[in-house]
Amino acid sequence: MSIKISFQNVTKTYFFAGQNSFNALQSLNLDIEDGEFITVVGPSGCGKSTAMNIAAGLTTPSSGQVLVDNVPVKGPGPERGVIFQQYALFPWLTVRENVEFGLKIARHPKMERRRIADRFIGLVGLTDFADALPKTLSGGMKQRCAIARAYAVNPKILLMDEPFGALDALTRVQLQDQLLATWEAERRTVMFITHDVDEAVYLASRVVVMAARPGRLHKIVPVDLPYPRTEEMRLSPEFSNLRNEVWRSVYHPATA
Ligand SMILES: Nc1ncnc2c1ncn2[C@@H]1O[C@H](COP(=O)(O)OP(=O)(O)OP(=O)(O)O)[C@@H](O)[C@H]1O
Repeated sequence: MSIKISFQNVTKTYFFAGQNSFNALQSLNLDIEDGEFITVVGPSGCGKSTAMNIAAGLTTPSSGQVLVDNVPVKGPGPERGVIFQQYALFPWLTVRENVEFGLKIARHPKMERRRIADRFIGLVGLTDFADALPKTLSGGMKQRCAIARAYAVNPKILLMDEPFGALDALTRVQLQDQLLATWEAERRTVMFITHDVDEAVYLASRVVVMAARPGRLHKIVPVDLPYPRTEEMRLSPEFSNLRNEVWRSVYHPATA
């Protein structure tokens, strides 16, 4: 397996008035393999979003670098799709037009745009709503649309910052399964931030646990459950052990 994303000694320090400074992220070293699904958990303020924003090219590190395919990240790029908690859809465009948007910018011919968009709209279960405007959709449906739009432009990497954070528990579970089904079909590399320990274990092949003050890598927990993940697995003793291990690492880092 080749390394897709490599955090190399990445530090982010914020400076404030006077001479105060704050280490949001300290010396993060992390390699993410091509096609891997990793989740990132940790207490509020431990630098999860900072790390992801640096990989997305939205924030510059104070020192160190992130490599994508061995090339240093200098800014955002089409090979990295970013999905935030707030689904940033264009309100005046339909679901299909939203999903087609990036393809239009990339000058894909009309028929091809439609074919690609309809495929991903189908994968996220929105076929019946392809002509609907975002304001007529529920939060979960909007987020499905945002995922379809991110996938449609074929980014090799998906950076997802608490994408299901605003959703109710049932929708969340459904979207986790849909995301995994799409990931298994496409095998993009995924870095997924969450506060939900169950979600972190259910989705990932490795859970990256971070600690705060300063923000840093605390522990990596491998998840040796096979894919596809199933509802039954959530109830298994193996899942429960992993969840407990991640939970202890997040909330009692001194002892786990
Ligand atoms: N632009 C900024 N200026 C100053 N401090 C910042 C800035 N952005 C983030 N920080 C600080 O850096 C630290 C890490 O923030 P970050 O958003 O990466 O944490 P997080 O782990 O994603 O938190 P949460 O889980 O609450 O979203 C926080 O203490 C935050 O206050």
